[in-house]
Amino acid sequence: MNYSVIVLAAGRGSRTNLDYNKVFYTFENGQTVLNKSLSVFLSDEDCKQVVLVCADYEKDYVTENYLYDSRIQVVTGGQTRQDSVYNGLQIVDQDYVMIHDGARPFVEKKWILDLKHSLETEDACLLMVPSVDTTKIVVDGYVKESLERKLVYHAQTPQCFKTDLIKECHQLARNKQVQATDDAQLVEWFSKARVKVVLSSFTNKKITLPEDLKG
Ligand SMILES: Nc1ccn([C@@H]2O[C@H](COP(=O)(O)OP(=O)(O)OP(=O)(O)O)[C@@H](O)[C@H]2O)c(=O)n1
Ligand SMILES: C[C@](O)(CO)[C@H](O)COP(=O)(O)O
Repeated sequence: MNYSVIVLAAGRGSRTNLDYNKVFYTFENGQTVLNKSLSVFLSDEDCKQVVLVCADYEKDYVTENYLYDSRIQVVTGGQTRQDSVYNGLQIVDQDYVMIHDGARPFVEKKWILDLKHSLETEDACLLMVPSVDTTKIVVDGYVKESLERKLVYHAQTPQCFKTDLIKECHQLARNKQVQATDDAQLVEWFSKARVKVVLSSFTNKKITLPEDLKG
């Protein structure tokens, strides 16, 4: 199953408290977070296009350091994650697209295979992991209600879609000026397509806080 991947690197990484974008943080083996996030896709011959979305002020740096595979194309991101995905989608040239946080470097090949397998029968799928904690809705500092734990899952990336479907959902979100915190949510809001869950693990964490960089 051929696909394009959009790898998002246009955030600021402010919550990691580094004085630079966390996707350029270098692990002990010399690879950056972004190198590692890209590598699983670059090692897959079904991945025909890599749309690397970066901030305008980092575009020269990214062009100099990350165009090490002919499939990689650089696109300027936007104000929000959703804007960055929208910009990336404009040049996607395959019928299926995976959308991945550049800040999620621990994604594994086995999950990419599972996602591709799902796309053979589904229009949308994403990696998720069941909650191990009890989660509650909190309003103004007080618990409103508890959620039934076995129904609660954590959304990760990659999130994968038929390209036409996710482009249409992103366009509708832009027209209506609404923001979601992931791409699958836009399919929930603007389409009747079902979003298939592909199980992963908490090891596929997003680098968000300083402690996430400790290994
Ligand atoms: N305008 C934005 C905002 C985020 N992202 C990307 O979306 C992913 C997930 O976002 P998040 O973890 O929130 O990254 P940052 O926005 O960089 O972090 P922070 O909110 O701490 O500043 C990251 O790979 C980030 O680079 C992006 O491409 N464009
Ligand atoms: C898309 C995502 O990684 C799924 O967990 C997450 O929602 C991104 O959120 P952030 O606020 O941009 O970190």
